[in-house]
Amino acid sequence: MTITATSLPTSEEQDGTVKYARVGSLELEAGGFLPDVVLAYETWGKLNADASNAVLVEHALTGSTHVARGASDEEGWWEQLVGPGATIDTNRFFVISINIVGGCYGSTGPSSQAPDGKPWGSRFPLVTLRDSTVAEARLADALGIRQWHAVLGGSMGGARALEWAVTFPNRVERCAVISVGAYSTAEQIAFAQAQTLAIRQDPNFNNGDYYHGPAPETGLALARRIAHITYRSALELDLRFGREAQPQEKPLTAAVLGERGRYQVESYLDHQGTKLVRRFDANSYIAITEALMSHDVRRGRGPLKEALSRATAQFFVAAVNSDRLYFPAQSHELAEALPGDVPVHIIEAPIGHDGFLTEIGQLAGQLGAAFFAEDFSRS
Ligand SMILES: CC(=O)SCCNC(=O)CCNC(=O)[C@H](O)C(C)(C)COP(=O)(O)OP(=O)(O)OC[C@H]1O[C@@H](n2cnc3c(N)ncnc32)[C@H](O)[C@@H]1OP(=O)(O)O
Ligand SMILES: N[C@@H](CCO)C(=O)O
Repeated sequence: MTITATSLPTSEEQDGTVKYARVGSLELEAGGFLPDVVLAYETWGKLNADASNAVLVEHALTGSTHVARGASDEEGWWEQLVGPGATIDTNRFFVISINIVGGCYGSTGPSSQAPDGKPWGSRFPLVTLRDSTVAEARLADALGIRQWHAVLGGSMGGARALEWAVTFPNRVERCAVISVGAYSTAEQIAFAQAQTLAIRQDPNFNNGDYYHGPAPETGLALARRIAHITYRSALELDLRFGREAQPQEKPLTAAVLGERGRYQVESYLDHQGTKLVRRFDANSYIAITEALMSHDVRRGRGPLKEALSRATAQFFVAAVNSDRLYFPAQSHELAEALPGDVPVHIIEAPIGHDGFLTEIGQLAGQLGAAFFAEDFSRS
């Protein structure tokens, strides 16, 4: 199989810009295959001569490859960790972030063209996180990266990182699994199902073949609302919004129920829904959500300890203390089952699950000391 990266990074002038690689056809865990898979990725810094300074940062559910600024000044989603002089110092490390297969930030997904020239739409297959890892390994091959100095991510990004460490033990020296457990629990699958159903029940969904008509925006926005509630803690919502009415709206005085004004928290969730609709494809939302439902590092590998015993990486496990989606207890379960003595680092923040994005600076010191200290520099 020939693997081609259409614009292999050659200079730091391309930092933080999207590049594309064709990684061939992907045989899928759930059956069938996805032909001619394209991966979109961004890089920062320079790969050193022996390719020993490469770091893979995996994005979360609706994240993109844009981890940090680069040629464009657009803010990245983990700037607190990645950049010149930051914890993952791009003057020393070559950082790459890859859009997951099924996504809508450049990699092959349901809105991409199938071989017949039409969008995949309803025909897009189930691509598990493990399948995506296999595709990403091909991109690593094409870039000349045999082993990652580190692979890390939060939430679904953490699940992707863990899958890398277990699927390709010899290719991952260090692995940080943040705000996610070893598998999706029944409750996480349950929340996910409500979200995918919200999209599927939108009259515009058309079984996923909506690209020539109106998109199922109402369903996608509802899915985001459901998800966003799980990303924030009850305390955060209370402290921020309490029972306040949205300015100029009166939740308690409508003559007709349909005309009721909104509480602030309702308006906030409406806004979160609208914001996602502007930047995300509904089919991709389903594809990636179902990939995350598939997350189970044990599948086909025996009980948890046995499954994890394949991994040879040094691990860094972290959780947000107020996370009510990926409970810290799941991070403890993972850490206890990993080989060696792995502590769980705690982000102390009332925000909930999204703390892995907004409060990651709290962990910069521990993560830096564990994985990215000066003596690791090999230019
Ligand atoms: C284009 C791309 O590439 S995007 C890819 C990057 N995104 C990702 O990687 C996904 C991960 N990121 C996220 O999920 C989010 O950005 C987070 C978690 C980091 C932060 O979430 P935010 O939505 O920015 O934070 P927050 O909860 O404070 O919400 C702020 C927004 O709510 C709005 N808001 C606050 N109160 C209200 C209210 N009562 N009514 C309506 N809107 C409200 C604010 O005006 C603000 O709007 P804005 O984002 O349009 O400026
Ligand atoms: N807010 C994050 C949370 C997912 O874990 C996202 O949208 O990707």
